[in-house]
Amino acid sequence: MKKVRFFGRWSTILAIICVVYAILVFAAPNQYYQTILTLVCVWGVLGLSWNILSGYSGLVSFGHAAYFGLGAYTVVLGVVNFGITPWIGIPIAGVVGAAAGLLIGIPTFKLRGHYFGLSTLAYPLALLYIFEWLGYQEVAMPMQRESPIAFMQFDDYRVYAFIGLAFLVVTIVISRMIEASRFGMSLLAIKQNELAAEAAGIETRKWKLRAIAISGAIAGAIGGFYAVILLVVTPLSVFGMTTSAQALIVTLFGGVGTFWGPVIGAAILIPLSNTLDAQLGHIIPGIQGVVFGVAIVLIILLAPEGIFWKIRDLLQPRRFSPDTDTSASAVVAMTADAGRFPERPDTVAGPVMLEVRNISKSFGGLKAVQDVSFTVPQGSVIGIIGPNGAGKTTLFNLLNGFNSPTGGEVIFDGENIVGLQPSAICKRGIGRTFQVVRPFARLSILQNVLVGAYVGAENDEIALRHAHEALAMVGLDADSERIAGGLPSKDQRLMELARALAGKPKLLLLDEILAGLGSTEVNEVIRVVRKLSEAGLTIVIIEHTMQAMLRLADHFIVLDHGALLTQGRPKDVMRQSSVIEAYLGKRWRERA
Ligand SMILES: Nc1ncnc2c1ncn2[C@@H]1O[C@H](COP(=O)(O)OP(=O)(O)OP(=O)(O)O)[C@@H](O)[C@H]1O
Repeated sequence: MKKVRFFGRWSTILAIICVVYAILVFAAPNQYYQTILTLVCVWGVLGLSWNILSGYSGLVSFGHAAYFGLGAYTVVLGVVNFGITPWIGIPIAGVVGAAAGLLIGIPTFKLRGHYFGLSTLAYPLALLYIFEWLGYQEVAMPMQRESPIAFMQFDDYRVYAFIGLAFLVVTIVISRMIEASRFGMSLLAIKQNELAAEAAGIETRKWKLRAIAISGAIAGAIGGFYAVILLVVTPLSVFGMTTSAQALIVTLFGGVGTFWGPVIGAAILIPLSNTLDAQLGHIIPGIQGVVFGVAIVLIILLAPEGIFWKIRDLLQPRRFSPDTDTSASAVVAMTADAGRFPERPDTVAGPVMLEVRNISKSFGGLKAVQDVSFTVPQGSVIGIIGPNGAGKTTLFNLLNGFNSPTGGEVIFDGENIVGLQPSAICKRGIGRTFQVVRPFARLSILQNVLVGAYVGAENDEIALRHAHEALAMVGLDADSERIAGGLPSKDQRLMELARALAGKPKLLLLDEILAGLGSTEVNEVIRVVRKLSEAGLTIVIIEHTMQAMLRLADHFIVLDHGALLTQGRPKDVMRQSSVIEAYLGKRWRERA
């Protein structure tokens, strides 16, 4: 089994970067260039902090200046008012940044997409005015002539450069630990499809709060260090829009979603903008802003994902292995199998696993599900049928917690699960797939399935084992490294099924898993589902294709206009005139 190696090529590259940086520091002719090297680390660290929240989870923050500025003021006011050395002030600034992250995250995570990003703009702006109003327009770091080292005041500017490097290395290691763990994988899943991540058992809110706390802590600490270099802190210099923009731009330029991105971005843009400012600043005031503006335009035009990804794609183009099921022999073999499925046995009568009691859901005046009750015995395959708009998917959404019912109860394993989060319901053993597949498109098949495995695994190694087992069950193990976004429909459906299976569910909800598949592919997926059922898994399935449903389910539940029309053995149900009428209209009932 392939294990994720923590130390590898990346640590060698990091060591090389440190050596090159040290050579540059010693080669730098004066304090000015040593300070530029220090600033590369400062903005690299702030970019990394932004990347931990926004790069991995996709929740774009325009407000990282809030944590940075709070950190800077914590350190400078600590020295001025309480004589606290920055050696202690900087860790305190980290704690302040983490607390600010949580305070901002708790209300702001209620918003999604652009609304989240826009709302983050408000925080540094508000803090800027608050600090001005408090009279902290210009707070200078007092000179400590007696104990300069205790107050981080060095004559040799190379010391600052190396402290900056230490910050950068620690932040890269933290980022790498996040990337290589379930934390990073959960954030990536949230970025690509938050609802699917939640349904796969990822506690999305918990991970987002952890990310913003860590991100805020790093931004606060590096803001504190910036105050030490800057010597004078003003609201505009730390809470200003350019601070947040600089963190964002170095990351976008270097590459989002990888810890190398902010390092590359800062290493290029910071020396460039500072040197141009020194050379041309008197002729073109604000040239630094121009550099960042041009950088963003160039990156949008030439490498929208950033330099890192562009170079990586040039060095190792993303490969897609050919479809496994399109060869003529495979098609012939599958066709030969068609129609060989025996009929399901009579209704399974095991102990009740799920009991739905009088459940209802209204959207405004529309009663999408009305007073529906049924039970799901352990080991059974229950088919939910009904015409378009009958309320089938809404019923699934009520079972897995996407929607909360307007009335009724859902008893799973003796517990009423109404009101629980989808991730909590998944944790209790209900897995699901979606009518419209929700892959994590940029992740590999294995990573997609791994995201679903965390919920039922104590550690990452067990999760990896569960993911491989699930892939083997659906027959995708050989393709596990393929990227999900380019897969044909059948493989996407099977991958989603594997993702649900990897969490070791007791009950599986399959929402139109055969939709959009050709007849040979339908047979293959049916075979997989039947194998799962024979292995003892309890399944509830929504499906429009009646032929497939007859092969799969041992009990039918028929919905019409949100209400339970009838239920029973498939053959009996299919003979009922009310069912024929609901499906095909009155004309057909008369003919039947
Ligand atoms: N979030 C929502 N807001 C408002 N109305 C909704 C919402 N979700 C579903 N509905 C409505 O509820 C009714 C039932 O929809 P649902 O998707 O559950 O039906 P379905 O049986 O799964 O249909 P199909 O077979 O076409 O997928 C439909 O009239 C639909 O328009």
